[in-house]
Amino acid sequence: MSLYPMYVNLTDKRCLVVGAGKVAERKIASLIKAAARVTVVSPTSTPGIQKWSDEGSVTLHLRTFNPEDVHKMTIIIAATDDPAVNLAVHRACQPHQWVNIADRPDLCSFIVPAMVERGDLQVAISTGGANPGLAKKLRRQAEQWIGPEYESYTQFLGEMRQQVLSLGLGEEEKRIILRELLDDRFFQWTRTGEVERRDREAKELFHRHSED
Ligand SMILES: C[C@@]1(CC(=O)O)C2=NC(=C\c3[nH]c(c(CCC(=O)O)c3CC(=O)O)Cc3[nH]c(c(CC(=O)O)c3CCC(=O)O)/C=C3\N/C(=C\2)[C@@H](CCC(=O)O)[C@]3(C)CC(=O)O)/[C@H]1CCC(=O)O
Ligand SMILES: NC(=O)c1ccc[n+]([C@@H]2O[C@H](COP(=O)([O-])OP(=O)(O)OC[C@H]3O[C@@H](n4cnc5c(N)ncnc54)[C@H](O)[C@@H]3O)[C@@H](O)[C@H]2O)c1
Repeated sequence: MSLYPMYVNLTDKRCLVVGAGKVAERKIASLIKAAARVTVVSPTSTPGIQKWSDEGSVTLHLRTFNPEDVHKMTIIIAATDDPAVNLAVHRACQPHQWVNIADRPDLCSFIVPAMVERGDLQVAISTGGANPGLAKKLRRQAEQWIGPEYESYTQFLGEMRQQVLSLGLGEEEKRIILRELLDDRFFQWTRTGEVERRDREAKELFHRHSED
């Protein structure tokens, strides 16, 4: 089956995570980063999840799952070590809810990819559940060639693009400038920290084309 890849805005969306072990901790970390409103239900918890609870980043209920816990939740993740409980979580959900059952890919209405994260640049890698270890391996390899400098490079290109769009240029000029900004020299100046040179060259590029 071919899955539809989608980046979703989870800001303030209610998300339930059932279980608070190793797998849950990984999923919760990305939900917090996405500014979701996270509730965790589990009789025991990792120290990391406990800390998030103490800081107010998640609401942690130290008890076993109850089917009513899924009410009003947009996203539900079941990551307990008890297959019967994970199945009960799936049964409690409505068809319109987005559900991830950690030990039952066949019951998931969404799965979580491996991610290379560089600020606004997010590269997702998925094997559709065929082999999550391969997704992780490729993520590690991709991190070698999509280095940390891509965070500021993406930010630079984002700001430049906004400027180009605000100049009121014709389609052809816009296209030429945007293509030129993607030339490798702007990446190299970012990588080597020559940002003044980079910004100056970008400004000159704008001038050249807006005067035409
Ligand atoms: C990518 C990543 C994202 C994340 O979790 O954040 C992720 N799994 C990761 C790691 C990982 N998972 C497992 C191992 C041990 C090696 C192995 O078994 O292969 C390792 C490696 C490790 O831990 O080192 C075991 C495992 N995983 C699933 C099952 C159930 C089953 O297959 O039946 C079992 C067997 C459990 C058992 O033993 O019973 C199921 C799923 N895991 C997925 C995602 C979804 C498919 C993603 C895809 O293929 O695209 C899916 C379907 C559902 C979901 O979880 O969304 C994350 C890497 C993050 C990173 O480091 O970059
Ligand atoms: N999808 C993935 O990426 C992936 C990867 C590895 C393992 N798994 C699966 O995920 C499961 C969880 O793995 P783990 O390493 O996090 O296990 P774990 O033992 O670290 O954590 C299990 C958690 O479930 C909680 N729990 C148990 N019964 C509960 C109940 N009735 N209600 C609520 N919480 C309950 C426990 O208190 C604990 O916090 C494994 O059994 C495995 O099948 C999935």
